[in-house]
Amino acid sequence: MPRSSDAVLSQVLTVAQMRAAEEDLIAAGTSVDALMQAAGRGAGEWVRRIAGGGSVTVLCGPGNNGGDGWVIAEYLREHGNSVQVVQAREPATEAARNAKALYGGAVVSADSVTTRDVFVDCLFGSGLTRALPDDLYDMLCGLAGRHRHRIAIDVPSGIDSDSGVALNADLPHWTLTVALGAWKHAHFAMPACAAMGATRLVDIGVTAVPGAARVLHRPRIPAPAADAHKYRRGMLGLVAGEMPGAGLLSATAALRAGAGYLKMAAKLAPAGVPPELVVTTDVDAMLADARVSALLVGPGLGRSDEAARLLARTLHAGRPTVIDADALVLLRPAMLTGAPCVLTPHEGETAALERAFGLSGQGLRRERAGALAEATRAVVVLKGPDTVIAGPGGEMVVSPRASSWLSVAGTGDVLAGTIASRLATNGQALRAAEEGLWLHGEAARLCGPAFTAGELAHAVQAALKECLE
Ligand SMILES: NC(=O)C1=CN([C@@H]2O[C@H](COP(=O)(O)OP(=O)(O)OC[C@H]3O[C@@H](n4cnc5c(N)ncnc54)[C@H](O)[C@@H]3O)[C@@H](O)[C@H]2O)[C@@H](O)CC1
Ligand SMILES: [K+]
Repeated sequence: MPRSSDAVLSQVLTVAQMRAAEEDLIAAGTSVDALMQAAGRGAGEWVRRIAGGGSVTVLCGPGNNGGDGWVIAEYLREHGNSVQVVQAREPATEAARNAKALYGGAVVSADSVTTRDVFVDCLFGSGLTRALPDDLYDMLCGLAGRHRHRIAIDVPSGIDSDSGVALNADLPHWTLTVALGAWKHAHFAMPACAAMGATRLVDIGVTAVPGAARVLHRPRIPAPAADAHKYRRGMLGLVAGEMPGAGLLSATAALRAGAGYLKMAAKLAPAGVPPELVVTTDVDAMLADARVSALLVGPGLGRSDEAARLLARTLHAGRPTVIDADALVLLRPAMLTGAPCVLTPHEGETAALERAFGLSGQGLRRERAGALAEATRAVVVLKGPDTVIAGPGGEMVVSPRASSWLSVAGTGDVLAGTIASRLATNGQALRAAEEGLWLHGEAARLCGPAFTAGELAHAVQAALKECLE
């Protein structure tokens, strides 16, 4: 893989993977000191952009994160900023000691620091394994509170890098978090990601790590071919249940996410069906229609025995299918045929699926999504403020934080419709899940505050426009 490709810079690493990647670079001839210089100077440039000509305080801890801090401080000093270092602990690594020796500026006590412009947290990074002791916690929070802007280097102190769990209560909120070398899971996991402010990545030459997770990015979606035909563009069949109105939101989004033809099978046609949506009462005919390239089942399905039978019939058709909402609660292992499927559970539906598929439900969200994907052989989109996508082959995609205004009724129906539309178009479950999730997040961003699910569904079209090749 070419080193500079987007794929390398979008990988998300565990602490163990990051250490292995650094060891590869060192084995290839780079020194730890050179990596620290590259990381610290790259981060220093971000600090300079925030600080302008302003004053900066850098808090340095004992490990290599502290070492980065000494490099950042020297970089700022060289560039004319008023900079001072608070040394929380003596450097305990050789690289950190070397970085400190190269710093020619002021070192002050935490108590002496008055209000300044920018605080830089280099107390601990990815090496933190336990809660901050009281003296360091007080120092971190006290200093953070006395600065106008707060920048965390690599991982904010007090955060577990692999999980995003806060090891101390009431940690500071950051203006900016600068990841070094590669993204870490904490940058995308709650609660840590909510307090990180903007996030930026400094490239230090890390290469591709096999099996690494990656960040969801804007997909490239082709416009229909010159000779496109409505069926070949993707025909989506929506299986409506006891409350067919819920499926209308999915349909509204699906009509704007690229599929060429939408048909809804419902016992009773709901009110307010847009003229573009074809409604049939003959679900078996729709399921047997060879032109249907994907199905969506779940929104408004209900949880009755009849709904369970309808779900089983739908899955028996063996088409690529998005399974959402009530269908996730009714799903049983015997219903799956091996056709490409996308499951879109939130937390409660995930717990129901774990029970149905004999899983423990233990572990981090991404681990639970991975276990569910393996057990179902489906792509799992585990929804929440930190949505993750897991594929049956061990693929893992984490999503940057989306608008918190998405926490409104009906947005799940919109997501399912968007993914289903992409599945009808490209037939690939993982790709459809990624494209649909990105379009959904971008549609929310475009809507701004306090939108309705219907407005979100309409905005999917504007999001799609940004993806066209
Ligand atoms: N290794 C490398 O090649 C590079 C490392 N980099 C930096 O190095 C960081 C990781 O360095 P380290 O592994 O030294 O980790 P940290 O700098 O996070 O510090 C870990 C050290 O603190 C101790 N420690 C952990 N939790 C503690 C606690 N609660 N109270 C007191 N002491 C505690 C550990 O025993 C360890 O000695 C990254 O976050 C990044 O900032 C970058 O400079 C890029 C290059
Ligand atoms: K830090």
